[in-house]
Amino acid sequence: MKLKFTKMHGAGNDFVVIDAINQRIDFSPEQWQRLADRRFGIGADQMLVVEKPQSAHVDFRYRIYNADGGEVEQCGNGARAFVKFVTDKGLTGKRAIKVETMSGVIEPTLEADGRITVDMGAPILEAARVPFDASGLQGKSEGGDTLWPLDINGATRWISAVSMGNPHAVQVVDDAAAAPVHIDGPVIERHPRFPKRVNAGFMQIVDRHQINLRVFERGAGETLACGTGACAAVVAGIRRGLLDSPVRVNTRGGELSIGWGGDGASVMMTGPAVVVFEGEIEI
Ligand SMILES: N[C@@H](CCC[C@H](N)C(=O)O)C(=O)O
Repeated sequence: MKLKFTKMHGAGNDFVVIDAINQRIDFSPEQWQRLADRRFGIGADQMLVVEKPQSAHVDFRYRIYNADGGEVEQCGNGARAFVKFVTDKGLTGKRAIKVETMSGVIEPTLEADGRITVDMGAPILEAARVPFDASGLQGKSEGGDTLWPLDINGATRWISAVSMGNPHAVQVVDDAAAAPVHIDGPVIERHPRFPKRVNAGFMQIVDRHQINLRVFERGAGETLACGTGACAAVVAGIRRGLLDSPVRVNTRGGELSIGWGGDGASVMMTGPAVVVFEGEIEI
């Protein structure tokens, strides 16, 4: 079949966005991998699928596939691309929409300056629900957070376990640019204490309102930005007493702004969404 798609990015985290309201989509993990392949396909960190909602009170259903072909619960940068896509394609006339994901409803809003703000919902901080297996581990308290020791390549790394619908392990590093993202990232991603694998964040505190962040993403490797990773890092930094809201998150692909009012509050993420090109591919 010939598949129509739009190539987009949010701060350099790139996506193939597919309208599955007007096209029939039923791909195997191998077909998703092929679309994501940067040599044999289009190339993307994630594929985003726009579907009709399954319940009455929302506007769309948003499905997310990592470059490795696995379907996942949430994608923050993708949520902004999703809004731009449904708006540009005339699939909605609303500026604020409700979108159902595998991990609940998120509420993105198109701002007057073209940026998009997404209410990402409240973070999940209970280890078992991240999910993170903390059994038998001795955590240490820092501010209002509990840090967990992980043995990574022979060193102990202290991480915060946070879910933004999808799982994140966030650690503080002195210098994000020099952090061993490609050496430790794959080991953290598949650490046995994270039964669903995990996205590994390396956060450098610049000041109380600014961080530099790199994320080795589950199922995609290091990306130029990770929206949920930015939310999880800011939540961890605020809980540890290192940051105050709002926080500017500098990623290798651009900048995001993250606001969080503390436990129980929604995380608000603002950033760009850009169309790169439109195309058609035989799949
Ligand atoms: N790039 C994303 C996150 C995509 C999913 C992630 N790799 C996972 O497996 O949970 C973002 O912007 O949040």
